[in-house]
Amino acid sequence: MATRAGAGAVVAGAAVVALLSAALALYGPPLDAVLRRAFSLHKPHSITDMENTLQLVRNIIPPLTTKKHKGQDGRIGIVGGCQEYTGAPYFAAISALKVGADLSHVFCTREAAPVIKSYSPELIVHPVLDSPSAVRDVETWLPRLHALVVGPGLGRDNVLLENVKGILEASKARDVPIIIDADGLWLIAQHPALIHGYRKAVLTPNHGEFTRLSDAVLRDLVNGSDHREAVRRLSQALGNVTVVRKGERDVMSDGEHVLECAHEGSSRRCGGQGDLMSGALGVLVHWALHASPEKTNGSSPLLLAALGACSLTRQCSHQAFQKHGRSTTTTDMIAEVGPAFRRLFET
Ligand SMILES: NC(=O)C1=CN([C@@H]2O[C@H](COP(=O)(O)OP(=O)(O)OC[C@H]3O[C@@H](n4cnc5c(N)ncnc54)[C@H](OP(=O)(O)O)[C@@H]3O)[C@@H](O)[C@H]2O)[C@@H](O)CC1
Ligand SMILES: Nc1ncnc2c1ncn2[C@@H]1O[C@H](COP(=O)(O)OP(=O)(O)OP(=O)(O)O)[C@@H](O)[C@H]1O
Ligand SMILES: [Mg+2]
Repeated sequence: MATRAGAGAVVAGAAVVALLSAALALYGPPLDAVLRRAFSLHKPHSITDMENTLQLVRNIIPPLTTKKHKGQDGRIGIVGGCQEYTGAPYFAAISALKVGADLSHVFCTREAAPVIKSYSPELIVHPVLDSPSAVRDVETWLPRLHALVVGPGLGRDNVLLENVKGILEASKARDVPIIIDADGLWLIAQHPALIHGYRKAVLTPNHGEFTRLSDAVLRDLVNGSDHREAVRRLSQALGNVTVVRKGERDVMSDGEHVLECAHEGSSRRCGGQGDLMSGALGVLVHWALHASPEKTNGSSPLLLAALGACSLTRQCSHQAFQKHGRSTTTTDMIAEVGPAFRRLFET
């Protein structure tokens, strides 16, 4: 997949998308065939491939209508937020809202709660994560949640991690989609069985987290430079949970298919960009799993959601960097979520 060259290419790309979308709808091959052709292992990619696949992502986005009630477009829960880290769960939760979720809940420790609340009146904050009744407290909300993002700003305190184990088990029992990031991945590296084979799970490791997971789960080493094969193998070893390895290129796999996202982002590597991505992914996973089969046409909804979240995060980074350069922070990227979403998916 090639990188966009600039604003001109974006406009040209949008025109290509419009034409392709009409062509795909009328005469195109099954969407899954498009996906396989564009992103099958070891094939060169083109801007057209990228645009074809983004078109699949567009298909899962629910229409904005006056016929829906509050909550239908997404009630997302974030599990994280402790004494050290309050920014990460905030970034994930506000990003979910900015992408289009209706309600965003944060389940954090007692002392983190007032801090996170003070960042934004839009978030619903539950100070329960260090309570002896944490699992029951979160479980009460699970029937009302469409996806759970576990890990941003969670920290590695053993009491919290024990509670998160219980929350993961309760979420699986209720078939709630789970995105696992940051310290949630630390927990999975210690206890891979917690997520093994759960087909509604997406793991979003950065470079270090990916290495830690691979060391914990894979018996024999994969050639370190072959990211696509490494991600596919890790997904398989975890029972085909979807794995998204973030980096210069984002590589994602369900153990069978492999997609790559090299959409133009920026050279700014400030903390929090992964948190934005995980919150966005929470919403897109919900939308993808609720899209009718004709919309996804047999393609993996979780891979489409992952590609959408990666492209969106990188587009936010690109736009924010154009305005702020070296001083770009994640807050600047969050301000770009709306315009970036429109540019990628609604033009
Ligand atoms: N504002 C907030 O509240 C934020 C809070 N956050 C929260 O912080 C918690 C810990 O998360 P974390 O990502 O800092 O993780 P951790 O596993 O300790 O890794 C640290 C070490 O790994 C390495 N390393 C990392 N990436 C690498 C790469 N691409 N390529 C190569 N190396 C890489 C790197 O090693 P070094 O450069 O030091 O050698 C680094 O020191 C978690 O809860 C998270 O959500 C963040 O979300 C940010 C915003
Ligand atoms: N070298 C890179 N070039 C371009 N984009 C990158 C690069 N590395 C990461 N990204 C993008 O930044 C986003 C966050 O990835 P990153 O590896 O920074 O996550 P993280 O370390 O978990 O972030 P956080 O600080 O939120 O924990 C991803 O969507 C990815 O596409
Ligand atoms: Mg992270």
